Amino acid sequence: MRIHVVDHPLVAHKLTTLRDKRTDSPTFRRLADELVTLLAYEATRDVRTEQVDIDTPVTRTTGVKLSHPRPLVVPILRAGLGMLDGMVRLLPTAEVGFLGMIRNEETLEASTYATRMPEDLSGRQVYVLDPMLATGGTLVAAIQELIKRGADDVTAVVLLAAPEGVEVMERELAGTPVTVVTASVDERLNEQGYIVPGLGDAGDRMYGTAE
Ligand SMILES: O=P(O)(O)OC[C@H]1O[C@H](OP(=O)(O)OP(=O)(O)O)[C@H](O)[C@@H]1O
Ligand SMILES: O=c1cc[nH]c(=O)[nH]1
Ligand SMILES: [Mg+2]
Repeated sequence: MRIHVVDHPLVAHKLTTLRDKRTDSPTFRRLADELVTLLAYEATRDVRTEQVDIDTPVTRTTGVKLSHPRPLVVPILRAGLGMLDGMVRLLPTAEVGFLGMIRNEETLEASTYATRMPEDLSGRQVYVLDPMLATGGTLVAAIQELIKRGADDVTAVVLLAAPEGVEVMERELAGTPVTVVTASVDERLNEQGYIVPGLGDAGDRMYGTAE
């Protein structure tokens, strides 16, 4: 597994406002969307392309287009849904699959409540979207499912990661073709499994469900 922390002043700036507890849900959604677009630029650096010949108004030339089979983008519901638009804006021809997963607040174990993806992902590049990589339970289970279905290149785009979760992914996904692209690897996890300093509960902040 490879990890890539995107080091860019615009990313750091948007992330700081996202972390701020005074940021309201509409602003949180907008910033998450903008941040994904910046991370997606890095995450798609190795997206597969094929050569095409085209005619410009001046002459015939050679360029590239995204190759087939098309990349698959998989947001992990609920919070990952807030990252989908930003990603498909850069990859408009991508196919979209869905994984609904929830982490038990006490045991911190992830479970899957919805799956809508192609059965066969052989030869597909897959981009998984989830804002938070905390204990790693959710992403490890999601990526294992993608690899079981034949995905041969998986990139997870996350806004924030905890070092503990990165370690779990490195251990559980050793030897698999997985890359994690994130805006930050934070300090640690707290006793409740929240990322510190983090940004709180991403789903609640995105959808206004915090009290
Ligand atoms: O790395 P982990 O310890 O598994 O935690 C990360 C997961 O927790 C959050 O989801 P949550 O269960 O709150 O669901 P939600 O997106 O519906 O709010 C977050 O969006 C990740 O999916
Ligand atoms: O800090 C955290 C950890 C898991 N899920 C979140 O939404 N936030
Ligand atoms: Mg949540």
